[in-house]
Amino acid sequence: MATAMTTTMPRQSRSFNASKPPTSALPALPTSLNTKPSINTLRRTSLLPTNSPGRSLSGSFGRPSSIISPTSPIEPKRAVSISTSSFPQPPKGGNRVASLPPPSPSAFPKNTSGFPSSPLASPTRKSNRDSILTPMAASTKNPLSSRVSRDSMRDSGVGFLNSPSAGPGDFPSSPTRSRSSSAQDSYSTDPTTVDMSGGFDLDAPRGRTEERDGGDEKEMKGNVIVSVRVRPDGPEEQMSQEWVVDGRYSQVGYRGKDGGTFEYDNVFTPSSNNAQVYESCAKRLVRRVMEGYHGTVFAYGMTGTGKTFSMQGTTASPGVIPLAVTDIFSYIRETPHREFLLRVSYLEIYNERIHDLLASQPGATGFVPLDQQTKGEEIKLREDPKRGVYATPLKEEIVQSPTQLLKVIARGDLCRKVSSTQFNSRSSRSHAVVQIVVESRDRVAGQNSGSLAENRRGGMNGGVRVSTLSLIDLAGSERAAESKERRTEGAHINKSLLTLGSIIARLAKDAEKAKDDGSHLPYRDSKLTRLLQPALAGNSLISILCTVSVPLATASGAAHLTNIGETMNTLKFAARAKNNIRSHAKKGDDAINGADPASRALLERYRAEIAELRRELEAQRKKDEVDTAREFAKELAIEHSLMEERDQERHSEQLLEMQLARTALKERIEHLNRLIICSKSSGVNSPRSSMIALPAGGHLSMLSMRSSAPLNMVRHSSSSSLNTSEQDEMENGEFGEDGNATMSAQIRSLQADLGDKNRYIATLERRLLQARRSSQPRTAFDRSPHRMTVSGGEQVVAEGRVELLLKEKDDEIAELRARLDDKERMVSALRSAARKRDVADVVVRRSSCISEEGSPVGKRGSSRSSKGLLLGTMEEEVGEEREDLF
Ligand SMILES: Nc1ncnc2c1ncn2[C@@H]1O[C@H](COP(=O)(O)OP(=O)(O)OP(=O)(O)O)[C@@H](O)[C@H]1O
Repeated sequence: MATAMTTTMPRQSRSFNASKPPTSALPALPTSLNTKPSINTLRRTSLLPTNSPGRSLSGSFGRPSSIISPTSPIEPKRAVSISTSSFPQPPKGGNRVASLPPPSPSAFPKNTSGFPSSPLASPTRKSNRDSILTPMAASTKNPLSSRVSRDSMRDSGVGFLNSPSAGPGDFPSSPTRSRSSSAQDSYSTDPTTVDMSGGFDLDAPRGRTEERDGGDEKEMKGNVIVSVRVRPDGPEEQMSQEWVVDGRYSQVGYRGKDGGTFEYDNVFTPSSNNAQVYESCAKRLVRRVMEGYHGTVFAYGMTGTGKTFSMQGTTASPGVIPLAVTDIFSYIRETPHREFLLRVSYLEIYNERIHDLLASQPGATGFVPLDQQTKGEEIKLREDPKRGVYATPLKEEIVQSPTQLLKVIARGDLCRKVSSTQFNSRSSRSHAVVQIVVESRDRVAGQNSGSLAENRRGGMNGGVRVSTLSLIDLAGSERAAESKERRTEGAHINKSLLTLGSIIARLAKDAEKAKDDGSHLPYRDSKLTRLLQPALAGNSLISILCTVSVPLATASGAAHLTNIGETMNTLKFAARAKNNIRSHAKKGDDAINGADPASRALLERYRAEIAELRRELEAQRKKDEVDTAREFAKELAIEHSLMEERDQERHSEQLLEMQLARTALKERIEHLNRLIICSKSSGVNSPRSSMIALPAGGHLSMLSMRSSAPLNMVRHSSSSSLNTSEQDEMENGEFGEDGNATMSAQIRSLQADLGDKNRYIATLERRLLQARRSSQPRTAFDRSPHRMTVSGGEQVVAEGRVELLLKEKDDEIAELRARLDDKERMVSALRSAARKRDVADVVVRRSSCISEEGSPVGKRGSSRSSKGLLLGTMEEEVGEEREDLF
């Protein structure tokens, strides 16, 4: 199976067609041989009661008697090359364990193993386990050891994989602190690595000094978990009786030719489900990765044996990858004092080329036939002292939720090379590597409530911890292929798997040579081993899941032999891996702030970037505030100046109006004063005051022509209002002998009056012009968008006022012009009157001279009468002209 998650297209079980035997070489066998466990053990095993009512004892094929039959003792024909230390003898003592009833969870004290349990371990499960282990620990060969031997568990008759609590298809919900962490139960397989019950229990305190070295060795082995999963290859009843699969003792045995019995950390029977596999193989490792260790889980096995099924699973039974993803986020939820950044990459090694599955374009329909798949950019492997071996350039996606992470992986799955093989209609033709990089650091440095040691380990200096979880679904080995393409693929696959096998085989030897750095091992012979180098070299916790398929009883001939050979090879590979790989995985050092930017963790870089952006934002905000304040002040100033301008304009208008009014008043006063002068000078109190009198000297007593006031008004004006300038004029001889103003004085006065009027009109015109000029920009300004705050009504009123003012001024100017015309007419009338008077005076003077020469008396009388007559005529004329004027 090879497509994403196999959730959409679950496949049916299918039979092997092993008609063609394997052609390529098998991985090298380990050197030492041993036969373990004894058949007696297997016999005992078969008699053990199951914990699950109704389930078969072996839990494997439903017919335990057919598998491990007490009446048909199994005698392995050949010992398998597993060392004694690795696969210790099963406990002696017959069926003492078989008779043990399932223990009560409360019967024993908790956690007597002496190791701190995982913080996420279920108290219930833990208690259950410990309650079983405690009495058995007392019966172990090494009573000093506080650690619990796997034999104890075995004797207890409790095998996790057969636990009734986890039936097929169970899907554990998101793990929580209170959830079962029974995975650790399954890790215990080897009595020599007695701490295996706490596989990956890296924080356990060391034992006594003399035990330390041995303890380290055990710990390194404990960091490697090897499990075998047997897939159903048909109805369980039809399974070959030559095979023994015992989940509780974690054993797989073959009683046929070249057979043997193998023991691992976990053996999953065909009835085991994916949840159980995850719990035992990967759960704890995933947790350790979250704590800062590198972890690698890979599935190894022949094509069609269930590697992809175990890693990806189905909707009903999610595999290691989705369950790990769920656990990762559960851990994050449960660790509020730390912040995390997850990035995921997904690559495949196909025909010794690395492809970035996240950079590739999957087909729209999901499954993409091999020949239609586009190849992404080839990825190269590089080595860095700090990062180890890594692929580049590789797309990494930052993910924030399980759904997002699973979607990214599913997208990559769609791009995987998948095709039909002899044993698998949708066989993965590539090694697929999902890498989840976990970066974490304390949210607030120095505020962890944990112990000092924990704080130190947890990086309380605020640095970033980086760890990687690699989840690898290897391509299945295929011994025979029909098409050339399949053969090419198969050759590459087999070569890389063989390299992997041979490296693992040589690891033990190298480990014996102290301080061997493993640099001479052929890691570079394949991309797969090169990529796995850091893990195989011991920098990572490792969990290897080997999948095998046990043939049916009816199987025979070449297919049967092929299948047996493949299964045995896988079992041997698993055994070697368990024996040889030493992991000295250490929690990654926290990257200290301020490290080389290029090598800094993304979380650190992001944090730095966020801090930088925050600083920029703050600076920008401050600048914005200052700018806004400045802008506001500017606007205020503009507003203010506009208001001032408007006030000034209004003020100047008011001033103008006042000036005009004052000028008009002054004019009026002057005019009235002149009138008063005239009435006084015409002799208001004289008997002739009731008439317009001509002065005795013949001068016309004139009213001031600067007024249009009615004559009677003038006559009743008070003399007290005479102004000083006119008094001066009188005193300076501007007036005639009869006190009347001389004609020339009146003309001068009128001219002065005229000059005043002209100046006044000029002033008015100038003001009018100014008012027009200032009203235009103001109107434009009022209409500008900037001034939209002024309401339309105000604007109309303002415009109306200006119009009114202008009209008033225009009217005033017109009236003044009319008055000016009147004055001019008056002046010309007075001038003509003055001329006539002069003429009359001359005539009168001449006639009086003549009459004085003839008869002085009679002549004087007649001249007087003619003079009076002439004067009367003249006065009449002047009166007429006056009437014309007024
Ligand atoms: N434990 C199991 N229970 C039920 N079905 C299984 C189990 N293991 C495998 N299968 C089924 O067997 C078929 C082949 O499995 P899968 O594709 O996982 O094999 P594989 O090892 O990945 O093969 P390849 O190496 O060719 O990709 C699938 O249809 C899968 O559903």
